[in-house]
Amino acid sequence: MSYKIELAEGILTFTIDRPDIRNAINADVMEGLETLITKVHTLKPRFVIITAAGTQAFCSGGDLSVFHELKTEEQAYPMLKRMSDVLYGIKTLPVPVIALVNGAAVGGGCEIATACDYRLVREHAKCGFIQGTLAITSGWGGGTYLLDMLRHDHALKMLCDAKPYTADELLENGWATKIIKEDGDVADFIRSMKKILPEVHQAYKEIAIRQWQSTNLKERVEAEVSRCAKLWAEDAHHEAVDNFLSKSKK
Ligand SMILES: CC[C@@H](C(=O)O)C(=O)SCCNC(=O)CCNC(=O)[C@H](O)C(C)(C)COP(=O)(O)OP(=O)(O)OC[C@H]1O[C@@H](n2cnc3c(N)ncnc32)[C@H](O)[C@@H]1OP(=O)(O)O
Repeated sequence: MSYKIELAEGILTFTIDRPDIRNAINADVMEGLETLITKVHTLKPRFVIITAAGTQAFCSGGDLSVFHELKTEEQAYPMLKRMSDVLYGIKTLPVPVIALVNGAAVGGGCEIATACDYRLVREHAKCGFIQGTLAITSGWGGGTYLLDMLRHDHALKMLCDAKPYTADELLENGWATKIIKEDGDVADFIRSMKKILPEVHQAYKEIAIRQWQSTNLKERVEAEVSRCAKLWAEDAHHEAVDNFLSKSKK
């Protein structure tokens, strides 16, 4: 199994468990995240945490060793669309969702964390929308979420820099909610959130969801997915991925 789902003390935790490949997303993890969404609606936990195994990576994005088989726009689109639906499902969950960013979050990994309500970032973790280095944009909705979330110049810079940022830089540009220096910092954050009634937190989340619906967030994500699928089919993308995969074999 490439993931774990555990419920303890009202917190439903999803852990991506593929540390050897830096917790890259394959079809199994996608299915796991779909299961998580269903479980949140049935179990109604107080909080959801999304994290990953080990300390090296939160998530390195799509598993390029698998997704590199997708060559055309028509082949890439269903994978991008499925994962964008997963991230939209996570973003619009009725309870607070916390990304516990235990290590590097790049590409689609950064998109997953961006879809969450809060990002608790370990001080050594570097995170970035590095998709530009692969001649594509974000394709799971994360670019749209980032542009909604951060100050416009900060968001556009982060997308176009296409490089990992340090935890301090992420706090400064508004992406990180809090830098985690020790385990107790996570417990402190949860404790501070428990000071208000769950119903109050959920009511604020309802306000946010209504706002996203009224600004056609789903349609805007769909446009991001379609555009990325077109770029995916270009030679520049396939060459960049060949390059990444052949480097790692050396
Ligand atoms: C598909 C959707 C799209 C989106 O919409 O956003 C994407 O997500 S595009 C994918 C973007 N991801 C990448 O380009 C991968 C970038 N990876 C890295 O930059 C680094 O691996 C890391 C995450 C910063 C970690 O660095 P480090 O700790 O030094 O590990 P290695 O680089 O040595 O990796 C170990 C091992 O894992 C393999 N690996 C890493 N990421 C992926 C990946 N996304 N897909 C497939 N394989 C990956 C890497 O090749 C190494 O393999 P071996 O050499 O065989 O051990």
